[in-house]
Amino acid sequence: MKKVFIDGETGTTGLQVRDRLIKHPNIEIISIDPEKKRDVEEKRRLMKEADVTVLCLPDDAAKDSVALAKEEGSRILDASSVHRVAEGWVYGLPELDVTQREKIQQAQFVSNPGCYPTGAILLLKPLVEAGLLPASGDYSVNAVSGYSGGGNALIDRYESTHNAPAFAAYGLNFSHKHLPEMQVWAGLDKAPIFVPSVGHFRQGMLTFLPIQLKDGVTMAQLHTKLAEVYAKDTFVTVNDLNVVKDNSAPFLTPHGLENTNQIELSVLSAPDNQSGVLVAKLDNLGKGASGAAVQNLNIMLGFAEDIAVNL
Ligand SMILES: NC(=O)C1=CN([C@@H]2O[C@H](COP(=O)(O)OP(=O)(O)OC[C@H]3O[C@@H](n4cnc5c(N)ncnc54)[C@H](OP(=O)(O)O)[C@@H]3O)[C@@H](O)[C@H]2O)C=CC1
Ligand SMILES: CC(=O)N[C@@H](CCC(=O)OP(=O)(O)O)C(=O)O
Repeated sequence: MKKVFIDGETGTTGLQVRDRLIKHPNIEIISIDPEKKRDVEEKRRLMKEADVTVLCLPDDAAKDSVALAKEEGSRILDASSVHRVAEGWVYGLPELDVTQREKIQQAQFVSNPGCYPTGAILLLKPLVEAGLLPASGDYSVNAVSGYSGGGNALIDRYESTHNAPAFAAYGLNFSHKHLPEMQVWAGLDKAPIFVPSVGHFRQGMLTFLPIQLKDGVTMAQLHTKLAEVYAKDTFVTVNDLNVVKDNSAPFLTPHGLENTNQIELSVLSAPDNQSGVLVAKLDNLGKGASGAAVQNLNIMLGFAEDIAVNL
C-alpha cells in the first residue's frame, strides 16, 4: 500500500481526489485532523509519512506547503497554478508527448495542469510540432466552464444565492493565470487571446480554438494528425471529422463527460476545408483537475494509470 496525504482535502478538488482514492486498491489516504488543517507541524508529519502529498490548496497556501516539502524531501503533486511552468517541476500532462510519463514517474515535483490549458495544449501542441500550424500564429481560445471551476467560493455563489448569471465571460484583462502554461506547453511564440466564461452548470467544459489555415494545409490534415497522435491514449478520444458528438447534437454542449477522466477532441471544418474550429470537451473537475491528479498519482507511484480515475 502507498500512502497519500491530500493537503486541502475538504476543498472542491481535494474532495474529488479523496472520493476517487477511497476506491483505489493500492493507495491509503492519510488525512489531517480538520481542526489542524493549517497546522504546519502536523502537515510536516503527514508529508514525511506519505509517499506523495497532493496539494489542493489556493496558490499562496500551495507555496507554503512546497517550502515544507523541500525541507522534508517529500514528493508533491500540486493542483494549484503556481508551478506549471516553474523550473524543477514536471508538467503533469501524461499525453503531452511520449517522454512525459517517464518524467512524471521519476519526478519529486509534479504540477497538475489547469483545466482550460489541458484542452488547448492537447489540440495545439501536436499540430504546431508537426508544422501544420505555425508557432508564430495568432491564436484565440474561447472556453466555457462549469462553476465548480471557481472552487467553493463560486459554488456558493451559484448554489446559495440568486446572484449568479446564467453565462458570464471573464478574464477580460487578458492576463488569466493559465496563459503562461498554454503558451509554453503548446509551443507557441506568444500567448493566445483567451476568453474564458462560466455557465450555470456545475461541471463540464468546452474549449474552442478557431482556425484559419494557410499554405494549403487542410482541416482534414489537422484531424488526421490528432487521430494519429492520440490513437493509443486511453483518456483522449478524437471524434470523426465534422462530427458533433453530443446527446444534444447538433448543439455541442459541455456535458457528457462529467465525473470521468476523458477528454474528447473534435475538428469541425467549414466547407472550404481551410477554416473551422478545434474543440476540446472535458469535465473541469475530472481530466481538468481531480481525475488528472489521480492519473498522475498512479504514474508517480508505478500503478496502471487508469485505476480510480473516474468517480
Ligand atoms: N476547481 C477546479 O476546477 C480546479 C481547481 N484547481 C486548483 O486546485 C486548488 C484548489 O482549488 P479548489 O479546490 O477549486 O478550491 P476550494 O476553495 O474549493 O478549496 C480550497 C481548500 O483549501 C483549504 N485551505 C485554504 N488554505 C489552506 C491552508 N493553508 N492549509 C490547508 N488547507 C487550506 C480551504 O479551506 P477553507 O474552506 O477552510 O478555507 C479549502 O478546503 C487551487 O489551486 C485551484 O487553482 C485546479 C484545477 C481545477
Ligand atoms: C470557472 C473558473 O473560475 N475557473 C478557474 C480555473 C480553474 C482551474 O483550472 O484551476 P486552476 O486554478 O488550478 O488553474 C479560473 O478561471 O480561474
